[in-house]
Amino acid sequence: MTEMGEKQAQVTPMMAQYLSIKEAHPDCLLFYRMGDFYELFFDDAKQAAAALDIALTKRGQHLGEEIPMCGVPVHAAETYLSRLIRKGHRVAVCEQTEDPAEAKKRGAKSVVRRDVVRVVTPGTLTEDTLLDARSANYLAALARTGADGYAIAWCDISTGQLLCQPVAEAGLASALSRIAPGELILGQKLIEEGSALYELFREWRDRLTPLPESRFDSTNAERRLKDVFGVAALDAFGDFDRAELAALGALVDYLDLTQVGKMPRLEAPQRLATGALMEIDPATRRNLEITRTLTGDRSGSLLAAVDRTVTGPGARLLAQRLSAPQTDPAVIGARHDAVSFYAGNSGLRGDLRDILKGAPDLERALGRLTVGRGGPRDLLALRDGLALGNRIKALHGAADDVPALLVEALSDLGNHDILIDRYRRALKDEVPMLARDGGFVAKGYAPHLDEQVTLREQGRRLILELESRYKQDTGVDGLKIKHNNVLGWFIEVTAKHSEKIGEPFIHRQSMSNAVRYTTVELNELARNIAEAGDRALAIEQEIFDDLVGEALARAREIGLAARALAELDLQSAAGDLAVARDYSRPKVDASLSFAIQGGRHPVVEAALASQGDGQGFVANDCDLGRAQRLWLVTGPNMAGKSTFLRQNALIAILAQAGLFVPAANAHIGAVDRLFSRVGAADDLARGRSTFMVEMVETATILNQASERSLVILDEIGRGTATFDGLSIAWACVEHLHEAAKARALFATHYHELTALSERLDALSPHCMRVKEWDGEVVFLHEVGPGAADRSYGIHVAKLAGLPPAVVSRAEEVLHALEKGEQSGAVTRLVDDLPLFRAASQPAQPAVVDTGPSAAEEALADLNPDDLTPREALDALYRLKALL
Ligand SMILES: Nc1ncnc2c1ncn2[C@@H]1O[C@H](COP(=O)(O)OP(=O)(O)OP(=O)(O)O)[C@@H](O)[C@H]1O
Repeated sequence: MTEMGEKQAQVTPMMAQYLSIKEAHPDCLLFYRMGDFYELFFDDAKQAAAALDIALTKRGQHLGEEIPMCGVPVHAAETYLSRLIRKGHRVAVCEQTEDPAEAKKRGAKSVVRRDVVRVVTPGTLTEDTLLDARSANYLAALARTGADGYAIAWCDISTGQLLCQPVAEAGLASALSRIAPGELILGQKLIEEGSALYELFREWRDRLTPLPESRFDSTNAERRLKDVFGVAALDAFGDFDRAELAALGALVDYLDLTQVGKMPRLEAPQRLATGALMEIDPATRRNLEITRTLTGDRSGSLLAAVDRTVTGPGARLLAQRLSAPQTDPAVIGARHDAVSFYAGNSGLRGDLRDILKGAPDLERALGRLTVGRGGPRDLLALRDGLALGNRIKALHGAADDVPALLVEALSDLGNHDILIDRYRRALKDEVPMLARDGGFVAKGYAPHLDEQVTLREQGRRLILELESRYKQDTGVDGLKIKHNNVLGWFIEVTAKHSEKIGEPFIHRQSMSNAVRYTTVELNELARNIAEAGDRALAIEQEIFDDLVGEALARAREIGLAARALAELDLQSAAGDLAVARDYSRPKVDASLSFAIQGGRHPVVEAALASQGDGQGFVANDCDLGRAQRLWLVTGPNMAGKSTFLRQNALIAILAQAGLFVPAANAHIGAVDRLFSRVGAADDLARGRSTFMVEMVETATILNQASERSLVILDEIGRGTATFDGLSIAWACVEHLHEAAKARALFATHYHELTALSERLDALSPHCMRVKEWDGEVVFLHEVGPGAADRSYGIHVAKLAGLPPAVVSRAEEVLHALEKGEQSGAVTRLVDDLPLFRAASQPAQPAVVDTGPSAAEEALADLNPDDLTPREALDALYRLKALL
C-alpha cells in the first residue's frame, strides 16, 4: 500500500461521514452534532474559534495530522450562531437523524446517521434572538434575462410576504436600497469583475450570495412556483415576465435548499408595478436619514422621530412604509383616512394602544412554526395574539364611520375562536421554549398524558417513602436517594457510614466522602418513573405536533390577522403622533403643486422640543407651484437653509407614506422621484473625493429628474474653486428650470445666481432672514422672498470659537476685499466673487532701481523761489513733456 493509501485507510468512519457532508457544503461552517455539542473541525474550527473567541483544541488524527476542533454546546447554539452570522458566515447545521441505539444494531463500529437539516444564512433567520424585533429581514433574489432585463424578488420568511418587481438597470441601486435585503442572491456572472454592475454590488458585498446561473432559469422557475403554490398556471397571481419568474424561482429554490425541504409558508407573489412607489436613490435615502442616520443608527432618523408604534410588527410596517412611499393618491388617501379616524377618536385610540401593548409577535411566531422551528411559546403567542383580535373588534363595534382600510383590517382579524379555545385548554400559561423539554400541556387536556404524569409523580413519592424506610432499616439518618443524568436514581451515604450498609444494597460508586448504592427495588421504581416520563414526553410531542398542525392549516388566516394587527398598530400610532405633535392631514393628488404652509422639520423640531430651552422651531412656508417651481434659497451660514430644504423632502415622504405631516397645511401633487444632493461625504472606499461624489449625485439628478420629481440641492459646487463652482451651480439651475422642469429647492451661497431670476420665469429667490443687533447677528430661521446680501460666515466662525486673532484678521481681509470691489479694476463678474477678487487684483509693478528719470532730474534742477509765475507755467509744460 502507498503511504497515501495507508493514510486514507486510517480515516475513521465518523471522519469519512464528516468529510462527505462537508464536501456538500463547502461555503458553510459545518456544525456537526455530537451528543450535547456541535463540533467544528479543520479550517471551520479555526475560523469559528477566532470568530467566537473560544478554545481551539485537537481531536485524533487525519492523514497523519492532528485535527483542529472546537465546539459549542447545543443549548447555547443560538447565541454562537448569531455571532457567526453577524460576522458574515453561513452555517450548515448537521444533526443526528437516528437514535444511537439504532446505529449500534448495524454493528459496533457503525456511525450514527447525520444530515444537514438547515443552512443558516442572514436572509433566512427566524429566531427572535437572531432578529431585530423592529426591522424586517428580507431575502432577495436578482435575476436578469436577455429579453426582459432585471427583476428583483424578495420575501420575509418570518412573515411569508413575497414580492417582486421589474427594474431597469438604472433603477437597481434605488430598488436595492429601498428593500435593504439582509441577503441578496444573484447569478455569479453579475458580480464578476468587469460586469457593468460590479461597482453597484461592492456596496452590498457582505450580503451577497452568488449562485450558479443555472439556478436562475426561468422555465424551471415556473415549474417550481406552480409546485409551491399548487396551481396549474401562475396567471392568477399576475402577469410576470421571464426575469420576474427567474427571480421568484431562484428565491423559492434557495429557500428549499437552505431549509432542507421545510419550505416556509409563502403568500402568493405580489407584483409591484413600475411607478407605484416614489423612487428614492440610495444617496438621497442615506442623506435624508429616513430609517437610519448617516452613522447607521436608528435613533436620530425620520423613522425614530415618528415611530409611536407599540409592537414589533407595527414598527416593521412603519419602516417599510417610510422606505417605500406610494404615488397613487387613492392608496395614500385611504391611509390618511385611517390616521384621521384615530386622531379624532382619542378614547378608542388609547384603548386600542393599551390592548396592543401586550400583543405578541404573531408574524414571527407563525413563521417559526411553519419552518418547524417553533416551540410551545409560539403556540402561546398565537393563542394570545389571536384572542386580542376579538377584543379589538369589540372595541370598534360602536364606532361610527370606520374608514375602509380599517374595516378591512378588522375583518382580517378573523374568527379564530375554535383554535383559541383549543389552545386555552391545551396549554399552560408558563411553558418552556422547546417542545422536547415537555411540561407545557395543561392538566385535564389529555387524560392519557395525565395518567403518565401521575405515574411519574407517584413514582417520585414512592422514592421518598423508600428513602425513609432505608433510613430506618440502616439507622443512617443522612441516607439520601438522589438523581443525576449519569447514574439516574441512586442511594447515597457518607463514607463513614458505609460499613452500616449491607444487603440489599448494591455498590455503584465510591466518591472521596460518599458511597453510592442501588437496590433492585429502587431500580424497579426508577424504571417505572423513566418509562412514565418518556411516555409523557412522547404524548406531549404528539399533542404539540397536532396543535402546530392546526395552526398551519389556518396559516393564511393567521397571517392575515397578524398583518391586520400590525396595520392597526401603525394607524393608531400615526393618529397618536398627529395629535401629540400637531401634524395635519396633507392633501395628495395628481397635480403638480407643492404648497406647504407652516412646515416644520420632524427631527429637528423633536430635538429642540426635547432640549426644552424655550427655543421653538420656526415654521416656514414653501410653494413650488408652476409659476415659482424653483426656489433659490440664499442666506447666512447656520441660518437654517439645509433644515428648510430637508423638511420639505421629509414632508413629501411622510405624506406619501400615508402619515400626517408637520405643517399647518400641505398640498402635494404626488412626487414620483425624490432627489437630493445634501451634505457631503467622501466615498474613499470607491476612490471618490467629496467633490466627485457631489458631481456623480448631481449628474444623476439632472439626467433623471422630471416635472413630477422633487429635487433638493444644497450648495452645489461648493467643493471646488469658486469660479468652477459658480459656473456648475449656474448651469444646474438653468437645466433644472429649462429641461427637467422639476419642483426644486436650491440652496446656495452664490448670491450672484439670484440674477438668473430675471431671465428664468419660474425661478423664485428666497432668503433666510437675519437681524443685526449691536454688531451681533441673530438668526430668525425665517424664509422670506428676496436674496441675501451677505453670508455672515465670519460671524459663524466666531461663534464656533476660531481664535480671536484669526477672526479679526479675517474681518480685515474681508474689509479690504470689499473695498477692492469699488476699484473697478476687475471685471464685473470677478467683482462678485469675493475670494477671487484678491487673486485677480492687477499685480503691483516690480520696483527696479534704474536711477532718477529725466523728469526727476529736471525737477531737481528747479528752484521755485526763483521762478516767475510765467516761468513756473513753462517749467510745468516741460516736465509733462518729459513723462
Ligand atoms: N426653522 C428653524 N427653527 C429653529 N431652529 C432652526 C430652524 N432651522 C434651523 N434651525 C437651527 O439652526 C441650525 C443650523 O441650520 P442649518 O444647518 O439648516 O443651516 P444652514 O443655513 O444650512 O447652514 P450652512 O450654510 O452653514 O450649512 C440647525 O441645527 C437648527 O438647530
